[in-house]
Amino acid sequence: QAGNRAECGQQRLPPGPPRWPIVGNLLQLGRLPHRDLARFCSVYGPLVYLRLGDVDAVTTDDPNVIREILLRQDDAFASRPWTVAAAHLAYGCGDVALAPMGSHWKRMRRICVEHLLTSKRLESFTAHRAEEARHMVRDVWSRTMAGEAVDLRQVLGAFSMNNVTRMLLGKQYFGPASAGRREAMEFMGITHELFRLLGIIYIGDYLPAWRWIDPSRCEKRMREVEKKVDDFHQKIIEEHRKRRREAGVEHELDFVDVLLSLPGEDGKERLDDKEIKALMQDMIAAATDTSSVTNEWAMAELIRHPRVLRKAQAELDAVVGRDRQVRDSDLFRLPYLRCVVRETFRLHPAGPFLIPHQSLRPTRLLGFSLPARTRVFINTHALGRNPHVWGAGDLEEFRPERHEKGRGQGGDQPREDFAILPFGAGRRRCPGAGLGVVMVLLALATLLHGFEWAPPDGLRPEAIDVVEVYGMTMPRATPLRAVATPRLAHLYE
Ligand code: HEM
Repeated sequence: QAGNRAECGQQRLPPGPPRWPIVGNLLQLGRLPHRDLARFCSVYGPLVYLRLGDVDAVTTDDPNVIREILLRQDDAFASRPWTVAAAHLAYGCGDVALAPMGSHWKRMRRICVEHLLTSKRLESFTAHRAEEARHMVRDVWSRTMAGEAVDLRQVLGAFSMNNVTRMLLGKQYFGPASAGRREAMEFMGITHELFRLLGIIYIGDYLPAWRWIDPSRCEKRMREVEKKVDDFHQKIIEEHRKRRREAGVEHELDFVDVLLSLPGEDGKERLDDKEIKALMQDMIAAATDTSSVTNEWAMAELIRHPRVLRKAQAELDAVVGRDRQVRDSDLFRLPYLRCVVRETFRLHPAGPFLIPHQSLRPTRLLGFSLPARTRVFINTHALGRNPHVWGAGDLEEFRPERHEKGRGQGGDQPREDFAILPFGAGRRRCPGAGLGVVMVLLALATLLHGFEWAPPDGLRPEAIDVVEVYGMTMPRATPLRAVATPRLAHLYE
């Protein structure tokens, strides 16, 4: 790194907070680092330099700077940093999401885009999604009949997990044809732990000497999760191989079947098991938590704002009617619900930062010089609260109307895509955005169409809190509970 910095000579780094010897700015990051970095941007400007132990880093919450990084200089900033968590939990950075820029990443990403996430393949799972929506309605209804408040984290988690595992693994983990409740809970638990470990700011990444001491036993935990996850994936691969031997390819093909049939690199007949497991891991991790976290936030905001809830329900009644359930094909005719989702992405992006990017070479940005391997934290949580973009007046207010064309502009910049970045941009943009949006809209539309929603325990709507916890994804600090009352009981039996 010292060599890098010399290459930049005495040229200017972007401004940033004063730093300590050795640790740099590490000790200035608390339990909610996205809020600390947002504070630095409001003090030092749109591009802030930080020294995190041995690592050069910048952060931004400004659409123009983000456009420069993700579009104009995409070729320079499209790599990912090596981290201890990625090495243990993403098959040595051998997946898509955490792989450095290079031929391996290109090949793995192409497999996802060309074989797994094509619109034809997503369409072929429409019937499964409809079945999962019906199953979710019955689940909520039975809890309501039992007089219980509904734990929406559980309900939405099961919906996402089932949709994703049916597409990927050909298994439904919750509900009637479930692969076993114990296995399901274990699987959910591992996925949450994986995300927690991938998200933490681990001191060993910034001060490598600390890695060998591992004071909080973090790396030990990563190794344990690595083993559990690997056993889980290997078992799934073996089950698929057995099924292919016994049934040929007669049955419906899930993602793992597709991966097992693809040729490998350099003339190899098939992909390696390690490559298949890295891809399975990415798809499961990237698709489940992101959509269920988004949905839980959306439901929390809707219950806090009964006016918005009623308006979204009126739109559903007008478009879908009250004699059938919502279908995939309705989702594109619900402009207000789409504004609700956009507003949720603004205030509660699935992750507080995009997955960290890293520069491949020394670069110039806004007239400043950045060394090679500078880590880039794009703060989407702060972008959605940037007063220069959204106006200072009602930033924290959940108001979907601000996304309606020609309304509620506020702020001193015209509204454009870089004002909300739920899926990133440029060559590292989320390849699952289409599927993600469908899963989010379908779950929300189904819950709002089917039930009235109110806070539990006689709370007032505004008493529902919006406190987040930090991680690679950013869920509510406490699971959301709510009281559901059937609106369309004649459809549930
Ligand atoms: C609401 C749902 C989702 C949200 C909010 C979301 C968001 C994101 C974000 C912010 C990134 C990082 C972009 C960057 O670093 O610039 C990302 C990357 C990624 N997402 Fe998603 N995602 C969602 C659903 C999905 C789904 C359903 C899949 C696949 C089944 C998926 C697969 C991926 C992969 C593989 C990457 C890594 C791309 C790369 O590094 O080249 N995501 N996603």
